[in-house]
Amino acid sequence: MSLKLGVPSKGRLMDKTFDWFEKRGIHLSRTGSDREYAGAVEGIDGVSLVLLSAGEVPRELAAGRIHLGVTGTDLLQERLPLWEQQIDEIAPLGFGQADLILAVPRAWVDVETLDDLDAAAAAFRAHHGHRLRIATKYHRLVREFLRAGGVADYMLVDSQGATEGTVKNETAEAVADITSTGETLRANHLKLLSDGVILRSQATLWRSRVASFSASEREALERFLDLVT
Ligand SMILES: Nc1ncnc2c1ncn2[C@@H]1O[C@H](COP(=O)(O)OP(=O)(O)OP(=O)(O)O)[C@@H](O)[C@H]1O
Ligand SMILES: O=P(O)(O)OC[C@H]1O[C@H](OP(=O)(O)OP(=O)(O)O)[C@H](O)[C@@H]1O
Repeated sequence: MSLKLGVPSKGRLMDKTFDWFEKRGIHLSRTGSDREYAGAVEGIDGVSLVLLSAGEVPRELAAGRIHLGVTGTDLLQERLPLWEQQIDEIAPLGFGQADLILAVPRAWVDVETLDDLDAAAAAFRAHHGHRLRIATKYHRLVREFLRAGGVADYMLVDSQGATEGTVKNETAEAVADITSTGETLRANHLKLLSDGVILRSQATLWRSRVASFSASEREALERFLDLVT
């Protein structure tokens, strides 16, 4: 069997991951038709490519179905509560940098910090009869962050995309999402709280601590680590 390397199957994360490995002598490519999720590895023996969603890489690493994988720190920490027990970080890749942040409407001039948000949330509940809604797909990380920050009077609403639009659509009062340039926040009249950075993320190469390695896979891993670290 070969060492299995899981890489995002599309978009900027796939392209930049392919470039990163190319610079280290490992040529990754998609094979077959545009729509077929098949891949090839050249420049190193005994390694095979598994193309999958960035969001599924953590689960596959934790299940030991792939030995190595590339995905963002945000997705890994959100999906795997005790990730350090299951996964080792091999190398940050220097792209896919984005911050998971908490943002509120720019018009909320009295809300600049988590303490302000806590006060606003209590007032919001008293006034509206339901808790302030925060839209996000990062439920676990946001809950942990708000617990540590002493904010209690809120509820999370799930948003799997276009999260910044939920405030305008009146399905949430605040959002917790990834930002890179800040353009999307600005365009949607939202502002970051001054102490509202939940996590700084970037694309990272990870190794499963759970996967079993045959003798030939272990040799392939050594060759792989020589090239990439
Ligand atoms: N604007 C951005 N700039 C840089 N990195 C970003 C940006 N938006 C998202 N990312 C990062 O890209 C990675 C993939 O995010 P994305 O939301 O596309 O994943 P996904 O939706 O789970 O993947 P898929 O669409 O394949 O299911 C995450 O680690 C995220 O932090
Ligand atoms: O700060 P910016 O540079 O504007 O980038 C932030 C946006 O990028 C990501 O969205 P993506 O384009 O991946 O779409 P999605 O929200 O539908 O996942 C993220 O969810 C933000 O919406």
